[in-house]
Amino acid sequence: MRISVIGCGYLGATHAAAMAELGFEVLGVDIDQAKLEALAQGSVPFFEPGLEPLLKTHVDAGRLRFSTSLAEAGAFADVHFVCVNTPQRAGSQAADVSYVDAAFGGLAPHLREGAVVVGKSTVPVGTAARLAELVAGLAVDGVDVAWNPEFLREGKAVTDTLHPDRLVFGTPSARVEAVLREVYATPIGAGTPVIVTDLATAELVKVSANAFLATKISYINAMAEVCDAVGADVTVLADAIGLDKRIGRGFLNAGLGFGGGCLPKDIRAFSARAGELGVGSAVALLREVDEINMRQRQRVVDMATAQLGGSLLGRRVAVLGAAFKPETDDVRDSPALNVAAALHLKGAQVTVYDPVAVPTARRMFPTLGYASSWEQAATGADVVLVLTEWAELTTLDPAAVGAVVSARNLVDGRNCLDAARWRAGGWTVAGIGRP
Ligand SMILES: NC(=O)C1=CN([C@@H]2O[C@H](COP(=O)(O)OP(=O)(O)OC[C@H]3O[C@@H](n4cnc5c(N)ncnc54)[C@H](O)[C@@H]3O)[C@@H](O)[C@H]2O)C=CC1
Ligand SMILES: O=C(O)[C@H]1O[C@H](OP(=O)(O)OP(=O)(O)OC[C@H]2O[C@@H](n3ccc(=O)[nH]c3=O)[C@H](O)[C@@H]2O)[C@H](O)[C@@H](O)[C@@H]1O
Repeated sequence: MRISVIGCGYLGATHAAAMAELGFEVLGVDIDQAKLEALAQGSVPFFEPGLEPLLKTHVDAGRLRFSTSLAEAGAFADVHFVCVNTPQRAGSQAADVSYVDAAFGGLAPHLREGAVVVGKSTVPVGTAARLAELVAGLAVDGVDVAWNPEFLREGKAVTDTLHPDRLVFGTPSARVEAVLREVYATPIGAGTPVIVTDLATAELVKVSANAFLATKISYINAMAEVCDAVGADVTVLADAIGLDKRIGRGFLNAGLGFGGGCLPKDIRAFSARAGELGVGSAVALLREVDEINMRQRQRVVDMATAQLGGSLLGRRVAVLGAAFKPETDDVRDSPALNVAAALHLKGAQVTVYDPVAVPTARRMFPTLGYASSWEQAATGADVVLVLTEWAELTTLDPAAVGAVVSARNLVDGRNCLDAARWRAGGWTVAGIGRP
């Protein structure tokens, strides 16, 4: 069996390397020539721990190749995984599925008899059935569409792909189920729960999982606001409720909230799609989840402003952390960068440092100042904000930072620092939902 992976970004590049690791011959296809050139050299054009050695091994072995040609993919592979982007549509809450449509439409005329096209992108429910109709109209026989949503996390993409919590196969037939079971036979399939279902349920499993995770985060951030009102501690509260096995401690870290290329756009797309289906009110809570989430960014801006006595004009601000979470250089919808940009707009002189995400941040917000070390960013700062919980930042020494700043004001936007230790070092510390 030979496999193509169409769209070689965060998801597709990882999936292609993982499929090669499983022993398949793999062709990765993308429209971004520069990205493909890097991948073809065994070099990952973004930061993802553990991916580069895997990619390089299989590129060097000749098991994994890259191309811009969908015609080549059609001729080469029996199974095609579509991993293209589905961003928020400009001026709308809905998902832009035009890249998925272009990938399916471009591949369709080149498909071989019996090929299976497997969607992995996150799409509005109903997309797979629509694409299945397109494929059913092809001259070539026996082509099928399946949906196999992906649950990997950036920063843990390789482990999550090779050791997933579960596999979900949305399939139209026993034949397609058998093909997917063969793809994932070993070692991924060994012991991993497999849910076999219809196309629509598979699409919905993905968006409802992300919506649930987003809801957990906004729930704890709502509790943090209440904690702030009474001087209670949301981290203790999260530990205590998290010990209840029905609740669980995961995704209960209060702070700046969720960002990235997925949770924010996925809950908005889900709301928009539910509205189209006439069941918008069923997921009305997701609008509140989004609002609570976006409010965290403003709360952090307000905390920094308050620490500087109400005005940011001309004040020096160090923002430590730019990525939407640690272990990635992804700055899509990054809460940290949003806060940095808002402080800049209020007249502050903002300098951003991130262990890996400065280049991606600079591309998105070229007018902010950037530093190549925390020390450079913090030198002369009137307030320091820690907004992404990289290990390098959570282990900072209060005395070492204190030695370079002009004033010891700290905003811990991720509740990731030992506030007592910083206070003992003479710092004024503001956290989220912590006394
Ligand atoms: N990034 C993640 O952690 C995860 C992403 N997803 C979903 O996977 C999909 C992809 O996400 P990312 O990899 O983050 O996006 P990305 O933007 O990093 O990668 C998408 C790639 O598709 C390429 N592309 C676009 N149109 C194409 C076409 N017609 N033919 C060939 N290539 C094309 C782009 O050039 C880009 O390299 C989205 O639907 C996302 O919601 C799902 C699970 C995890
Ligand atoms: O569909 C996707 O693309 C992926 O989206 C998320 O993965 P990811 O975006 O990589 O990152 P997460 O680890 O989920 O974190 C998302 C955001 O929530 C924030 N977060 C997370 C946990 C928490 O307790 N509190 C919190 O604010 C993080 O800082 C980050 O900004 C899901 O966890 C994956 O299962 C899913 O496959």
